[in-house]
Amino acid sequence: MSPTSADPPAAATVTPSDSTGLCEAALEHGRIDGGYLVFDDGPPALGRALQDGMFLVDIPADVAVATGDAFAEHFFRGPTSPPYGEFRDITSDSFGDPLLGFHQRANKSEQFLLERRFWDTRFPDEMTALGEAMTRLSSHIMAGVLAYSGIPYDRWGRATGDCVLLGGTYHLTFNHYLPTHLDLGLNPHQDDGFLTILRATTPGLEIDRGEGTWQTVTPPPGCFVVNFGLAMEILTSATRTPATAVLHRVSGQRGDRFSFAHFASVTQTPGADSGVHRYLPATGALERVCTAQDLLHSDYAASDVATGT
Ligand SMILES: O=C(O)CCC(=O)C(=O)O
Ligand SMILES: [Fe+2]
Repeated sequence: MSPTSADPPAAATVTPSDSTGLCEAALEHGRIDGGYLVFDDGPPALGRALQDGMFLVDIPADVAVATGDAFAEHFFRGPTSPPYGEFRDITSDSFGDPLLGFHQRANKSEQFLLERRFWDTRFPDEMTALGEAMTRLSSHIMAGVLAYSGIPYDRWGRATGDCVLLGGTYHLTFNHYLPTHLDLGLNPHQDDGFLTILRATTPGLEIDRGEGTWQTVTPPPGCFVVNFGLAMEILTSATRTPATAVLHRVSGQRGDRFSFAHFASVTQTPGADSGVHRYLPATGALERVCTAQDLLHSDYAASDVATGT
């Protein structure tokens, strides 16, 4: 999970705040067919997607995306706005985790974040179903990446803290960006997990294409944006097709903007962090690099939810 804005890493060059005039990123476009991640342009398109750190994927029929859109447009409105407005009053206090629940970020955005272990009890059924369908989608995408990266099937569980096997840690996050005079709605950051599946129908998402060049990402309505996080970058870093944990941000908004995302990470329930590993193709070994918590609190992915900055 990497729900929030981090301070820009020192090495990153940020273009002027007014992002009009940026080019639209040309991204690969895949879909799930019979449980497999496929690309019209053939398997090398996945190699390019890994390098880009981001690609588009068709929204599968079992993902009720309209339910997520409705939640994203209502969770912040308060209890007088059923059926989802009451989620504004559900804060981190009731979870024992400062990141979860409703948060406001310095008058520029509002967020609701919920980990999978609470979906059953806190979400209405249709929202739990949405989360589970997105978890299955994340598993299909991750399986495609692991196979393409040459990681043997018998290593998949350990390599991903069971994430590819539906046994990782998953979060759903919902964002409401307010109209603001501020430069950025969400500061440049890398997500910390393996991959993020993002629904964003309003323009505003931008990615770093290297050397200080930012490009806009405006997915067609039938597509999710998938981006790779630090755990995937580390896992694949010694393979022939390393993934990029792409730096991304959201521009300052003139009107309301809504988005939602599903984060897939290694198991990191309290007291059980299965660790982040690097696959070493020469020996077939998995080298333990750090914990998932280390990534969450790294300079690049650090969350500012708790401080509201
Ligand atoms: O709202 C968006 O388009 C991006 C959100 C994001 O990057 C995140 O929640 O990590
Ligand atoms: Fe992100």
